[in-house]
Amino acid sequence: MTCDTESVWKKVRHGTASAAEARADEKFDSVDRSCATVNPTMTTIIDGNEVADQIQSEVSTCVDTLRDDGVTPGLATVLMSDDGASETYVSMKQRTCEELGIESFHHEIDPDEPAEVLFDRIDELNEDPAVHGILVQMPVPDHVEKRAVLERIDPVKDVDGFHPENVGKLVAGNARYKPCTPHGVQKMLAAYDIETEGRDAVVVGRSDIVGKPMANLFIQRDDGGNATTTVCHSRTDDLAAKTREADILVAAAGVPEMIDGEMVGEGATVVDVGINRVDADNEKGYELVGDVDFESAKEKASAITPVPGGVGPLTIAMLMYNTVKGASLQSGVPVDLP
Ligand SMILES: NC(=O)C1=CN([C@@H]2O[C@H](COP(=O)(O)OP(=O)(O)OC[C@H]3O[C@@H](n4cnc5c(N)ncnc54)[C@H](OP(=O)(O)O)[C@@H]3O)[C@@H](O)[C@H]2O)C=CC1
Ligand SMILES: Nc1nc(=O)c2c([nH]1)NC[C@@H]1CN(c3ccc(C(=O)N[C@@H](CCC(=O)O)C(=O)O)cc3)C=[N+]21
Repeated sequence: MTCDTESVWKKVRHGTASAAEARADEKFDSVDRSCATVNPTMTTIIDGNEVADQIQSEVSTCVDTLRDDGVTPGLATVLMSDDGASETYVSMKQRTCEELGIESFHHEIDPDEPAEVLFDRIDELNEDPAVHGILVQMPVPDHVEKRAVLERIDPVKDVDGFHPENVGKLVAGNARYKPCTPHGVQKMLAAYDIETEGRDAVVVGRSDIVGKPMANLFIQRDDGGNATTTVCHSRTDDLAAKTREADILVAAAGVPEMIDGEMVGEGATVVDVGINRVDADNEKGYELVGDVDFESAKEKASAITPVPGGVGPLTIAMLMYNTVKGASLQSGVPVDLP
């Protein structure tokens, strides 16, 4: 079956028409709404692993450039937690480092130790010339002040981009390290030719690591920015009314499957940042679900990211990207990052 909607929604995906324009399109109203339900394949399922692989292969070329000049990029990860999910993420980061030829230095600190032990370790890593990037896995224990941890890291080695100096540079439009998850979302949209300029972006969540930097990137006068951006949170009144208006909807609330099809406008791009472990009757005893109810949202969306295999792999790819950028900045050896 051929479907005229394809061309309309392709325009939406590529940003040459907004979802509202497509909805108003006469052809869509008369022919294609039925088409949309009959032909669910028109929704693009964004493949985060594929985009991450592409970025990592480009980052790997930059690693070779640095190594040719005698510089081996190094990333230090610090884990002060017994949480299983955190352990998984940190080991994924180490594995990707290995694949790309980035040296990884892993440090574990007992979560019962006083904050000073972590601060001392950060001080050592700040001084270590083999370490170009430092990542302290969040969350840290309650007795350790998160803000103090972020401020302790040398901003030039802060590959998460969470230090206030780096936040300031990002907001000012002069980013040093773009935070990995929102930067990954930008790269993912670009890879699928999904335009942000002039479109309505709605971000659900205002955390320092995802929601706020995502909104900041969307409003920059830059590629991947120039979107009109709304930031929602737990005090937002009538959330569904806001999310339905989105051309690009980013869910980062940490609430399993809270965004369902009813909250998604026809033709929107839905980016699910959420990674939630929920109990399941399988070997692991849990499964991963996003903040989006994938099945119902997919019926409305023109493009959607899955969990797993969506934003997560991009977060790791952009951490590698920032580590290589750090190695280049600290060594003075130029690299051609994508
Ligand atoms: N894919 C990836 O690479 C990554 C995934 N994540 C995942 O993304 C999710 C969000 O993480 P993070 O930003 O650190 O989470 P936080 O818990 O720090 O922030 C959650 C945000 O969502 C808002 N929120 C919570 N409940 C609701 C609700 N019912 N309606 C509207 N807004 C709500 C909160 O509002 P308020 O401020 O008012 O409390 C807060 O701003 C988690 O599932 C996390 O695991 C995180 C990092 C990377
Ligand atoms: N300082 C700091 N920086 C972070 O970037 C940071 C952090 N702390 N704390 C926790 C969150 C979470 N996070 C993820 C990264 C990759 C996946 C990822 O690759 N997920 C895979 C699946 C993983 C699995 O199987 O469990 C996927 O979505 O396909 C998920 C989550 C980084 N975070």
